[in-house]
Amino acid sequence: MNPQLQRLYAIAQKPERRIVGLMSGTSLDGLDVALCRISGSGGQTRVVLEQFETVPYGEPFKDSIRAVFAKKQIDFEHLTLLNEQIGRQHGRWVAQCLKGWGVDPAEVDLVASHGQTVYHAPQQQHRRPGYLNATLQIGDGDHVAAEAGIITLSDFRQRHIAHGGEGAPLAVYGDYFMFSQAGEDRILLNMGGIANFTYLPGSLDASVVFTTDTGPGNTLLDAYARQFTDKPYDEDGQMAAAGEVNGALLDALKDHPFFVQPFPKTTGPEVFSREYVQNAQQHSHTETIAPNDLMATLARFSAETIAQSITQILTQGGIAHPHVYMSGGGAHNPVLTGTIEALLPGCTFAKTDALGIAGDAKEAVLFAVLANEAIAGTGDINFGNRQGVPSVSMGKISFYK
Ligand SMILES: Nc1ncnc2c1ncn2[C@@H]1O[C@H](COP(=O)(O)OP(=O)(O)OP(=O)(O)O)[C@@H](O)[C@H]1O
Ligand SMILES: CC(=O)N[C@H]1[C@@H]2OC[C@@H](O2)[C@@H](O)[C@@H]1O[C@H](C)C(=O)O
Repeated sequence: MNPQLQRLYAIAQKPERRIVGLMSGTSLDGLDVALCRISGSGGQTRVVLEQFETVPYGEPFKDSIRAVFAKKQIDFEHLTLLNEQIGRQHGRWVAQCLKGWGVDPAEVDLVASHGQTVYHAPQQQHRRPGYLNATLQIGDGDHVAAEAGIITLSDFRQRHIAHGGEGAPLAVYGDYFMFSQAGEDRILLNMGGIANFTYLPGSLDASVVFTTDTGPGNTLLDAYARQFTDKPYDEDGQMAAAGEVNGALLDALKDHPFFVQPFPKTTGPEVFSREYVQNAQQHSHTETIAPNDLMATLARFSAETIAQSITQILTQGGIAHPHVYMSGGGAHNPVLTGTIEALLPGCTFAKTDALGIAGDAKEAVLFAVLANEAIAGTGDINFGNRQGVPSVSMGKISFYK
């Protein structure tokens, strides 16, 4: 038998595994690296976050990814080169983080690598006859495994699509295993470039667990912060707080079929781009809006569309007073969080940090949990086969030699 297959077999039988989860999201701010100690599987999954670090992307690396990111037309050679380069770079950063934490790679069982989404194309979005849901993450797992010297699971979204999902949000799987609490209805709200949430019923009934993207989180705010300032984002929402919301522009921004599509649904910066905002400005005759007012309106747009999606689910399910736990970079923006709290007066609010997982690390931890499930799970996760939440494990295996 291949010794690495033998090793994998042994890893699957261990009472607990050390798994490094990696996430590089739509914000392109950096690679989130989470060293997790995970025992059990499924509903018995227990996670201890041992170490966490975000390795920031330098501007040239960001620009290089932006050249192919969420674009219909690209330089195909560049995409091909990036697939190898991102994988290798992510693998090197894993090795570097482990060294910094004083952890021998031989003591780590698995790496769980999301890769970099370069294009997300659910059918509802591309609407091309004859094509189904599709999504593309690059940074091939073989390069991560070779650089880190650790067996790597990657490319988690394809099996989700193969079984009827849109390839996202995958958060529901980790959220259900890690954060379900008997007797407490919970909403796990993540605000990255794109925002999404998971509803976890206090009944623990997996068949009513629910997840969806809601639209933009920070992606538009970041795009205009970069245009107006020399910073990558509107720190603590300072610009937005200094501006006035423009009602006409807000209405134009909210006028898109995505917001009336049934749940669950997913989207990305392919739709919510600077061009999207420019079109809304043209329709609302607000092309000359002041920068702070534009930022205030974009923040309100994210907050309202998040709150409206949550309200819709609460109303449909007769859920009165859920606890909302926030995560992702948007949880650091008081304009976003303050507006959402004001729009959802029946909810109580906290960060996922209160549940033992730092909000900035949550998505990287998710991929560690998905890898754990793929290797050690019993395969009996049952989300009631709801459309968009297939009951499958995910991730492909790369040996390191
Ligand atoms: N102090 C802060 N004030 C305002 N915004 C902040 C702050 N800190 C982080 N952010 C926002 O959070 C973003 C990064 O969030 P995060 O890392 O969760 O996104 P991501 O994982 O790349 O996206 P996604 O979840 O859509 O894939 C930054 O680009 C910025 O917009
Ligand atoms: C295709 C893709 O990369 N989608 C991301 C993105 O970032 C947030 C939101 O859009 C979410 O649907 C997803 O990531 C998280 C980790 C998820 O799958 O749950």
